[in-house]
Amino acid sequence: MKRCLSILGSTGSIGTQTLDVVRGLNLRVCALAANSNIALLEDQIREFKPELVAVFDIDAAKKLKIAVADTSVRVVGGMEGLCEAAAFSGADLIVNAVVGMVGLKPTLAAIAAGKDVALANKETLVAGGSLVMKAAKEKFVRILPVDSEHSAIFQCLQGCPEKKALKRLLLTASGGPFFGKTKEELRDVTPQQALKHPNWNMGAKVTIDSATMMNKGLEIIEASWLFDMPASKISVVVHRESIVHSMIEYEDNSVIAQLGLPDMRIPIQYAVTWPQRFPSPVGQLDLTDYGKLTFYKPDLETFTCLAACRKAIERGGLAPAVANGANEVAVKLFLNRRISFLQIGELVAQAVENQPDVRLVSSVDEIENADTYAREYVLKASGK
Ligand SMILES: NC(=O)C1=CN([C@@H]2O[C@H](COP(=O)(O)OP(=O)(O)OC[C@H]3O[C@@H](n4cnc5c(N)ncnc54)[C@H](OP(=O)(O)O)[C@@H]3O)[C@@H](O)[C@H]2O)C=CC1
Ligand SMILES: CC(=O)[C@@H](O)[C@H](O)COP(=O)(O)O
Ligand SMILES: [Mn+2]
Repeated sequence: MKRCLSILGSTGSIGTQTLDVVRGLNLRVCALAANSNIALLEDQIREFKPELVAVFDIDAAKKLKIAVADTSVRVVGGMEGLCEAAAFSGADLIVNAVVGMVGLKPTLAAIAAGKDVALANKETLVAGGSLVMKAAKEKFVRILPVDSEHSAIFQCLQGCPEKKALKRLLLTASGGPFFGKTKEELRDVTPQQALKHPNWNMGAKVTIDSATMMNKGLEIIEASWLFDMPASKISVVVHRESIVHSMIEYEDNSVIAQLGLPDMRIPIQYAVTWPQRFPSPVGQLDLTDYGKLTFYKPDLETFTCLAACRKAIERGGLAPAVANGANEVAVKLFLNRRISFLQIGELVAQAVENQPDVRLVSSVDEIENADTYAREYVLKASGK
């Protein structure tokens, strides 16, 4: 019997590429979920015939129910519906590709149901890493990384017999569209300019995160939870071509890297089929097409989000949830042209600096409260 997937965020960049992988491997889809794009969900229902579809937006869920009344699919709505799709009994694997920390509760629901999770939704680990990793351990559930850097490290680690021989993780960063620019040059950049990623075609939020390098800050925190490494042992190296997806360094200074074309269908497929590998639709990497690969130190003075995320993980507790919540709302404000590009980093840093100091995280409510604090802080501090 072919494996059956439940795909949360099926209408997005990762979600649609996951469905491409499903087509290629001839897998089954038993549940889908999205926020409100019911036109695309309807197409997906007709093609993949899932048993359950969750739509976060309740009104959109009602409309979809009517539109697909001629099929046997069951349509559910809201966070409850999302969690039902995440815990769907017929699913062998849950792919969490929603954007934002709204993915936390569904991730915990999947784990509680004993389902392995292929995780693209990095905000889940940033905001709730301690709860997620603890729950996964207790339930013997695997969190399989989809994020390209984390998949690269996961792939490099397949041959690592001894964790204690591991010295450092090296996350590569493209540097985004504004690599080499000064703060002065970034003062008036527009969302349109920030949305032009040099190598990857992704959703708007993660693309802006790449431009501010908040993405790399979030990924340090994500890697720290996934691989149980302190942030002090996770370095960032700017690699403009996005061919080396990340590296690990051993005690003897030997470095292992994973390379490939910048196409998310490789890490998605690996998470879905691990520990097996199959042919993929992604082209072969020919290094002679590139000639040279370049590596630089990140500019921490200009891209202030990186330092803010390091500070947040050093503080621990709820600080990463605050950094994430502040960033989520700041990115929305920037995309709506209500704050400037540089304000994103300033507001994230201020929210982390001014947060109430909570060191231990024991519940989802605490994380949600920290998230709410961060969102309100940003709205107030930016006068919106
Ligand atoms: N795109 C990429 O290449 C990469 C993405 N990631 C991470 O993967 C995640 C998804 O990114 P990406 O695919 O680019 O994002 P997109 O914006 O392209 O897609 C987001 C998806 O999440 C759904 N969604 C949003 N809010 C909700 C909600 N409240 N309830 C249910 N579904 C919701 C959207 O539904 P709708 O369409 O209805 O709004 C859509 O399906 C992010 O965490 C990102 O950081 C990581 C590495 C690479
Ligand atoms: C494809 C992927 O994993 C993204 O997270 C990507 O890494 C973004 O590029 P940056 O390296 O510019 O943040
Ligand atoms: Mn990434």
